[in-house]
Amino acid sequence: MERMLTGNVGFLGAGAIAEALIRGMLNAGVVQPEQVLVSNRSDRERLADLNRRYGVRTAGSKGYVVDVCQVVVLACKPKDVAGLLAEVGGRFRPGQIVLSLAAGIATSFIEERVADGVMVVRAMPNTSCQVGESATAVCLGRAATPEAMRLVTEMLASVGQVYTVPEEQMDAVTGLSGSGPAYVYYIVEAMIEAGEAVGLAPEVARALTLQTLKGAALTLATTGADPAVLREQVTSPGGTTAAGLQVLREAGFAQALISAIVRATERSRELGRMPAQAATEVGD
Ligand SMILES: NC(=O)C1=CN([C@@H]2O[C@H](COP(=O)(O)OP(=O)(O)OC[C@H]3O[C@@H](n4cnc5c(N)ncnc54)[C@H](O)[C@@H]3O)[C@@H](O)[C@H]2O)C=CC1
Ligand SMILES: O=C(O)[C@@H]1CCC=N1
Repeated sequence: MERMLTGNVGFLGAGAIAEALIRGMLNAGVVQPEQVLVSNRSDRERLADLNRRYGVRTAGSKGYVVDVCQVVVLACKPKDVAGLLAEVGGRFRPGQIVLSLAAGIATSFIEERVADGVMVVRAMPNTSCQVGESATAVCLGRAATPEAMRLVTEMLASVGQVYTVPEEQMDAVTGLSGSGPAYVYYIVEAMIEAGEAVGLAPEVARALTLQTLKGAALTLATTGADPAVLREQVTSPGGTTAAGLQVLREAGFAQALISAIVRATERSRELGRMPAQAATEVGD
């Protein structure tokens, strides 16, 4: 199919998720380095570093990024979106696409700060963009056309799987899959620590944990089997797994994970309800 993303893609915000997305899109070949323009609040060294490592262009002026890009990605923290749009929102033109990654920030919040006809698309990827395996959800703002959706999907599908959801579900997506890699890494950290505690060398504990994670994820994906069924296959009656799982049940592990995702979802809602107040709560 003919490529739709022929113009420049600009980033307002050059942090973790901007880098993951840039890296993934470049690896996939959906954009060329010279099509990517990156800006941030003030950290010039960070921009120089991205230029060195990926060959992308950098800009000191955010207004310039808005002026020359077909798609502008909002990749700053939710609390910074209002200030950023107060600065450059007036420079967006009808037909341009704003792709917002900011947790909790509604498309209407952005639409109120740019000209009518600017097409806002909200997405929640995760950092697995960098290896082409993001779980990404998107929803469209009111001016966004099917054409805009196709273009954004071309970008996001190059870095993982894309699912369209109603906007009211974006906070839940954020709590589950936006934050999700962190929960998995947290479990991996604990498994490696445990491996060492039971006598393995650190590098062996790490290698076995990673391969276990990869094998389990691939088994889930390729068999399509219910995770509970796969868990039962591991659990020999009276065996080691049953003993381990019993400890997890007694510790309330599943409930803790559920509570974490519920709380992260709520936090996404909070960030969207009060971007200004969130600034004083979170700090920088
Ligand atoms: N890190 C993640 O896994 C994910 C993050 N997100 C969202 O992406 C956004 C960025 O998150 P991270 O990359 O983790 O944050 P980060 O703290 O690593 O990066 C934030 C970037 O925004 C820049 N920035 C702040 N104010 C600015 C302004 N006024 N103008 C231009 N740039 C400005 C900072 O200089 C920095 O480069 C957040 O809204 C977050 O909700 C979405 C999905 C996943
Ligand atoms: O922690 C955060 O707020 C962002 C949104 C999803 C992942 N990271």
